Formats: sequence, structure tokens, C-alpha cells
Amino acid sequence: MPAIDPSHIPANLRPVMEAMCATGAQLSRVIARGPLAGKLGAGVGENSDGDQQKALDVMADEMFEAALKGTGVKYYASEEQESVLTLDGDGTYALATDPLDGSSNIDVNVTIGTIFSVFAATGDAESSFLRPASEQICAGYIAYGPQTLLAVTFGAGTQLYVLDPDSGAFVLAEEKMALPVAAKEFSINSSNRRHWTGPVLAYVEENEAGKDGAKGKDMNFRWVGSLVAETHRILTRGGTFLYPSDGRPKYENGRLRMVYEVAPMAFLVEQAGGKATDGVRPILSLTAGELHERRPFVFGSAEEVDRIADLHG
Ligand SMILES: O=P(O)(O)OC[C@H]1O[C@](O)(COP(=O)(O)O)[C@@H](O)[C@@H]1O
Ligand SMILES: [Mg+2]
Ligand SMILES: [Mg+2]
Repeated sequence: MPAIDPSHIPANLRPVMEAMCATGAQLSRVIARGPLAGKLGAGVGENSDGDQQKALDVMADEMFEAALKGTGVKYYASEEQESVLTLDGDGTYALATDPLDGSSNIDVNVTIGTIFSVFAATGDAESSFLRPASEQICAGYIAYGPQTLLAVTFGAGTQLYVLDPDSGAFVLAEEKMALPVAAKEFSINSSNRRHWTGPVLAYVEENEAGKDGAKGKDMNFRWVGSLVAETHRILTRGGTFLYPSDGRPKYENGRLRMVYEVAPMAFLVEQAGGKATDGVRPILSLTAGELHERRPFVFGSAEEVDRIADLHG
């Protein structure tokens, strides 16, 4: 039994998607067992970026790396590894992943996820990933929440699959997700307010003023702390997300990584009719200069993302 309904997946990417989904399903069973599966949220070290690694970060990375061998993935880049690994010497793809997104939520039973991005393997290992984000041929996330689901794009819309716990397979639920143009919600880590730049503060103040201000409508606020959960909510019912640069040391480019988080989410959002920028420039027009670099990230409903760009003007 295949781990995903292959009918809407390009034939050459089916082995990769099959490996991602079989591993995602396996991981969802580990996550569902929580403390019965061990100390999944325990600190076990640091990654090359200086982020604390949790046991589940490392486990997820090892599982995806092992599963992708033999699927045509030549280069494997992971948030949890310092440099690119070569999996299949004769493979044709370069796959980047944040194997476990939202690590701070592992121990609190809140949605966490896996993010991935695929380029054609060209040139050497690193340069396969240091390319314009518009050259991605596939991007997706798996969300481990009340449902385990997969949102994926191959450049012709964003598809949604749900893991059927009875069959163990991801089943197509929506052929084309449509991100609403207008928003009623926004998301930003407000504890960083005192470090924000003027345009970010102006946007948040406009939302807080709601009906009584220039915006003329009330906006609700949400912050989960898992990019995957935030993206899924916004893809489903609209909204905006901001992780901007701020004045804290090491946050001059925000927190999120271009290759593992920002580029794939931007591709998924744009394919669903939303917009994704660094505040001003479309993410898909940008190229990562380094594997682990961070980028300010703004995405969501087109009207709001345009408004944020205007405030920067
Ligand atoms: O600590 P903050 O500011 O709430 O940041 C939350 C952000 O950090 C992340 O958890 C980073 O991802 P990782 O868990 O993969 O390091 C995002 O999922 C989330 O949007
Ligand atoms: Mg992450
Ligand atoms: Mg992670």
C-alpha cells in the first residue's frame, strides 16, 4: 500500500514523496505516543546554528535521511546538520528540510511539523540550494496535529492531503488550496515589540486600533510558535504572519531560515494565491547566500502583505 495517493504527483517525484510520507506517518505515531515514546523534548546538544537540539529534532532528521536514500535525492541539506550530505551519487534532486519545526512545542502537545523543499541537483552540493527560491520544483510541510496532514506544491497549485489513520496513507483532501485575499488575523511574536522597526510597529498598531483606526476593521491575534501550524491556519482561512528583523543581537535577519523554512513556505503560499516577502521583496525572487542563513519573513493574505510593503516604502 503506497504511503500517498500518487495520482496528483509528478511521476519522477513519486519515490521522494513516498519516502517523505512514509516517514511522516511513522513520525506521527511516535509524536502521538508522546512521553510513552521517551523524552522527545529533552535537550541533546546544539546544531551548527547554535540552536538547542531536542531528541525529536535529531530522531526526525535521522529518519528522513535514511528514508530518502535510493529515491533519487543526490543532496540532502538539513537544519540539523552543518553541511550537505550526498545520498544517491547518481540522483537528480537536492532536498532541504527542517525535519522538526516548532521544537518548543514538542512537550506541550501542540502542532509541530516537517518542512521540505526540492531543487534539481546542479553543480556542487551547496550551490544546488543557493539558487533563486523560484527554482524550487516542489515544497511541502507535514503537520502533526489533531490531523496529520501534508500540504505540497509542484508548481501547479497547493494540494492538501490528510493521513488516514486507518489505512496509514495520505489521501487527497483538496486539489487546490485558496488563501483568502483579505485577513481577519495576524501573527507576530509581540514579546519583541520593543525591538521592532518602525514599519512593523506601525502595522501592528494599525491592527490593534481595528475598527477605530485607519484599517476600519478589527483584527484578531494568534501566535502558536510553530511555523507549520501558523502557515496551515493562514492557508486555510487567511491572515498574516511576520517574523521580521529586529534589534536583538543575531536577529538582524529575523529568526527563520531561508533554505529550510522561508523559501518552501513562500512557494506553498504563492501557489495558493497568497504573497510572501521579506517585508518588501518577494521571497521567490531571492537567493540564499549561505545554507543556514536567516531571512525576515512576511506572508499571508495578499492585501495585508501589500500593506506591509507600503509601510516599508
Ligand atoms: O521563539 P519564537 O520567537 O516564538 O519563534 C517561533 C518560531 O521559531 C520556530 O520554532 C523555529 O523552528 P525550529 O523549531 O525548527 O527551530 C518556528 O516554527 C516559529 O515560527
Ligand atoms: Mg523550524
Ligand atoms: Mg527545526
